[in-house]
Amino acid sequence: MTKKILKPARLDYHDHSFRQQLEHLLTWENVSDDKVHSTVKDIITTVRKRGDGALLDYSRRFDRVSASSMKELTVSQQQLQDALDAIPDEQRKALEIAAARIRSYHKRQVLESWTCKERSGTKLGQKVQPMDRVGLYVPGGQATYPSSVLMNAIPAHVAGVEEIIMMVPTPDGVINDMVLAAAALAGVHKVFTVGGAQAIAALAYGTETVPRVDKIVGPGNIYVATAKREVFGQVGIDMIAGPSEILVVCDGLTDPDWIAMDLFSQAEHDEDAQAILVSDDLEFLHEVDDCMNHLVHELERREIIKASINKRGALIHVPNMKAACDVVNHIAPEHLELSVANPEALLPDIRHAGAIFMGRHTAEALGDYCAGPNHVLPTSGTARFSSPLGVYDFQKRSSLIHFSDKGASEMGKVASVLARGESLTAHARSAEFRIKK
Ligand SMILES: NC(=O)c1ccc[n+]([C@@H]2O[C@H](COP(=O)([O-])OP(=O)(O)OC[C@H]3O[C@@H](n4cnc5c(N)ncnc54)[C@H](O)[C@@H]3O)[C@@H](O)[C@H]2O)c1
Ligand SMILES: N[C@H](CO)Cc1c[nH]c[nH+]1
Ligand SMILES: [Zn+2]
Repeated sequence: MTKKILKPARLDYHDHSFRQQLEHLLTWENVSDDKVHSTVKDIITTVRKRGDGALLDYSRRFDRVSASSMKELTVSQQQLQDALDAIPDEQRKALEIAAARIRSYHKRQVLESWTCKERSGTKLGQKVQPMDRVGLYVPGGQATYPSSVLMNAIPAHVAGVEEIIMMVPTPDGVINDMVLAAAALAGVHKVFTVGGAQAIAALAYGTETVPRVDKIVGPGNIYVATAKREVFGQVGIDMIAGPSEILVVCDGLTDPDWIAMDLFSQAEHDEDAQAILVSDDLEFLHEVDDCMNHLVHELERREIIKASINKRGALIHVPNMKAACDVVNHIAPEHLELSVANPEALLPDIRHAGAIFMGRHTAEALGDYCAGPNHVLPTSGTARFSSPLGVYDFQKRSSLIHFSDKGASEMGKVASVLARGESLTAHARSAEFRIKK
């Protein structure tokens, strides 16, 4: 009998304090406490003041990288290409297949400019353009993420962004070849091996070496997420993509080992990651609990899984699938697996989820790498108002307005009345000048 080291919370939909218990389980925001805020604020202020010098100091302190100049934290195009040539064929092929699928999915997202003409000859429209320069954050503290390079860079490339700058930490100075190879494949223009809040500050404000960008995208830990929130306004950001989450809804008929491993697939990312199973079959919840406690011993990252499951994991019993959907919508998870016989039937009731994985064979892990849709997704309930990272995040829109003399005369009268109603006389007179006598 192996030792039971995982103790996910047990919740019951009918319990009178169910909502309270659920809220307690979901409070990652509380982890983003005042201490993290003040650390991040300090880092941002210091990077603004001291530029490259601060990046070198923080890399030494947080990532144990002792570089004496930014040149050592800059990866050349040649190094990217060398890494692509150096990785084993099997890895290169897998990266190429994933990249092709991600590119083909994202090409469907491109927003096009449009114009329309009114009877007066007035033309209205929307001009869609790519951003000039964007910053991609690729996490690298506890794991390396070549897949995140593809997920961030390919949509930017498809949008037509002119300059794509990537920041990635290299703890202990260890550079992952697959990360660099992915950057080469995805067409990243500049790579700096800097991570954390200091990387976000450098992208937002620029340093002697790191150019200031227009928008920062990509996931990261609590320091990265807090820094992105802090610099928003100075630059655009995509969303707050924090610790990974998975919510599985299962009817009790999927192999419990599969479900246990699906939960682990996200729990292994981070001690703050969240894995939750919802089922209307109480016996099945017990079975998955047993499988988890059995399988966890086989995994290298069992300590991270243990922390994540014991702190934030849960097995939730619901009376039926309607209640399961209610729980899903309340949580608004990053990833939702509908491990049921007929996932299509549940879809109309699902309102909030970053990505929805349908059917027993659709492991969330496939979406992390090669299904095609983006794996940078809103976390912490922000799927209520945010969407997956996409080409649209790298495009911006300008309105086009071209009045004919007839149209200007007609609308001048309307504008004049509204402007005078606001007591803005210059507005009114500007419009009235165009009214035909
Ligand atoms: N939502 C998504 O799409 C997605 C995708 C991949 C990964 N993730 C998540 O991204 C996160 C990656 O986190 P990570 O830690 O592995 O890498 P990371 O790159 O986000 O963070 C590493 C950096 O954190 C900084 N840091 C660490 N401890 C610090 C401290 N005490 N004070 C100040 N700064 C400190 C360091 O500068 C370090 O470079 C995980 O939570 C993972 O679940 C999310
Ligand atoms: N599950 C992560 C997003 O939350 C993405 C990822 C990258 N590699 C493996 N998983
Ligand atoms: Zn993952």
